[in-house]
Amino acid sequence: MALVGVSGRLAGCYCLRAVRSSLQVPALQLHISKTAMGACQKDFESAVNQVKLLKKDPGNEVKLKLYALYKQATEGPCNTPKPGLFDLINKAKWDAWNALGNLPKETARQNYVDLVSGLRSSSDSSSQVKSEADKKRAGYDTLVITSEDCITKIMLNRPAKKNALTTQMYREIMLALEAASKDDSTITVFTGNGDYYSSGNDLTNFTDIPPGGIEEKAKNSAILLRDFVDCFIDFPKPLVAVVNGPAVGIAVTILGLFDLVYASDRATFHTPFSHLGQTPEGCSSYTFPKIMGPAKAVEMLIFGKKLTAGEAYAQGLVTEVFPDSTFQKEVWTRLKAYSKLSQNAMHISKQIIRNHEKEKLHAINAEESRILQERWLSDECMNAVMDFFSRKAKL
Ligand SMILES: CCCCC/C=C/CC(=O)SCCNC(=O)CCNC(=O)[C@H](O)C(C)(C)COP(=O)(O)OP(=O)(O)OC[C@H]1O[C@@H](n2cnc3c(N)ncnc32)[C@H](O)[C@@H]1OP(=O)(O)O
Repeated sequence: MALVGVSGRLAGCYCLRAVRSSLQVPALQLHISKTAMGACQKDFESAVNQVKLLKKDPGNEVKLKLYALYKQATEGPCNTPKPGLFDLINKAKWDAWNALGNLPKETARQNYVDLVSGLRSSSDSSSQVKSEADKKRAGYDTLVITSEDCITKIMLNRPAKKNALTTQMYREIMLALEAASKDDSTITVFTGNGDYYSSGNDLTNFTDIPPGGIEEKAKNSAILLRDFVDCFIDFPKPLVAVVNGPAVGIAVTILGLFDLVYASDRATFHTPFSHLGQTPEGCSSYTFPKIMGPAKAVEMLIFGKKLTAGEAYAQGLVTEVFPDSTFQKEVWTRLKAYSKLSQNAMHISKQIIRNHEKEKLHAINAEESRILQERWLSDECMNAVMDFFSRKAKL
C-alpha cells in the first residue's frame, strides 16, 4: 500500500515537490534548522534542495527515511503524540521518526546528506539509461505512444497495477491527446498493456494528501478530472478505444466520448460508484442514458452492474465485440483500412456529429467534477478507499 506520495514513477520536479510536501519537509522549515546546524549546515540545506530536483520517485520507504531524518535533524527526537490507528499516513511518518530514538541531530543531518547523495547518483545513472528509451516514448513514463500507418496509439502502460490511472497518468494522457490532435495521424487509438484495459482511478491518488489537507486534495483532483475529461470532449479526430480486457470506473465512463469502441470478448465494463461512495464522471450521467436508455444506465451507474462485452454491445456502449484470440489482428486490420480514408473529411464529419453537444458536455463535466469534489470528502468514499487498501474490499 502506498502510504505517502504517489505510487509509480514521478517524472518531474512538480511531482517531487508534492511528495516532499506530503512528507511535511517544506522549505520554510529551513529557518528552524539553521539554528541547529553546525559544520555541515550548508550541505544539509543543499541536500534538502536537491530532493526537489530528483527525477525519479525514490519510493515510499526512502521518502519516510528522508522525512524522519529531516525531522530529527531539525527538531531532535520525536516527542509529538502518536497519530490514531486510522491516520495511516501520519502514523507511518511518526513511526519512522520515532524509530530514530535519540540519534543526535548532527548524525541525522549527515545521514540525510548521505542518503540524498546516494539517491542523486542512482537517479543520474538511471536517467542516462532512460534517455535512450525516451527517444521512443517521447518522455512518457506511464504510456507507450506509437505512430504508424496514420494511427497514433496511446497505450496505458502500468500492467502490474491493471493500468490504474495515477495523477501523473491523467496528465500524460492530456499531453498525449494534445500532441495527437496536432500530429499527422488520421485516427487516435487508446488501449491497455497486459490483461486489463484499465482498473480506473488509482485509489492511491486519494492517499497523497498535500499540506492544505484533504479539502485541497479534493479541489485539485476535481480540477484535474475536469481538465482531463475536457480533452476528450474537444478531441478533434476520430477516437477509438481498443478495449483489450476489463475496464473499470473512469475508463468505462469516458467511452461515451469515443467514436468507436472495439472490445475483446474478455472485456467487462464496470462502474462501481455506489460501492465506492462516488458518483458518475466522464459525462456518463448524460452520455449513458442517451446511449443505452435511462433504465440500463441506472443499472450501471447507480447499482454498479458489471456488463460483459456482449451486454455492452447490446446496450450500444460497444461498437463491436471480437473473440479474444483474433482481437488484435482483426481490430488493427480494420483500423489500418479506416486510417487510409480521407483525413479532412473524417475530421470535419466528427465536428459535425459532435460539435453541437460540446457546450452541454463541458457544463455536465464541470457539474460532475464539482459533485465528486464533495463526494471525495465523504466518510462513504474514504471508508471504501481504506477498505480496498486493507484488502477488505475488491470489486
Ligand atoms: C484525479 C482524480 C480523478 C478521479 C476520477 C474518478 C474515477 C472513479 C473510478 O475510476 S472508480 C474505479 C476505481 N477502481 C477500483 O475501485 C478498482 C480497484 N481494484 C480492484 O478492485 C482490483 O484490483 C481489480 C478487480 C481491478 C483486479 O483484481 P485482481 O485480483 O485481478 O488484481 P489485484 O487486485 O491483485 O491488482 C494488482 C495490483 O494492482 C493494484 N490495483 C489494481 N487496481 C487498482 C486501483 N484502481 N487503484 C490502486 N491500485 C490498484 C492492486 O492493488 C494490486 O497491487 P499490489 O500488487 O501492489 O497489491
